[in-house]
Amino acid sequence: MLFHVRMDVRLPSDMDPSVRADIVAREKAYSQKLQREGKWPHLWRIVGEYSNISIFDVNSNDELHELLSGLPLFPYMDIRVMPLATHPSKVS
Ligand SMILES: O=C(O)CC1=CCC(=O)O1
Repeated sequence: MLFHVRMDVRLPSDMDPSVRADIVAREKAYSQKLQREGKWPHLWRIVGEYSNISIFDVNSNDELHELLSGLPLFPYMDIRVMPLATHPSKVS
């Protein structure tokens, strides 16, 4: 099952820089593990924003929720999920 996910990062401006660096480093390691496993096949930066567009390839809504809620940045992000279905005009 494919999901389009938009993540807008909203880190507090007064967050301690070392805490921020630790969360961002853990986020990178977590996302790269999922990318290597094929669960997170696309990760794109939105130009000019601290936001990304991602595609997740998972087995269920529950699995996606588990992966997203495990993101180290999860408490600091607004996340919007769009489930994707096959378009009838798609050439296969
Ligand atoms: O920087 C972001 O968009 C948040 C993020 C998701 C995966 C990652 O490594 O950073």
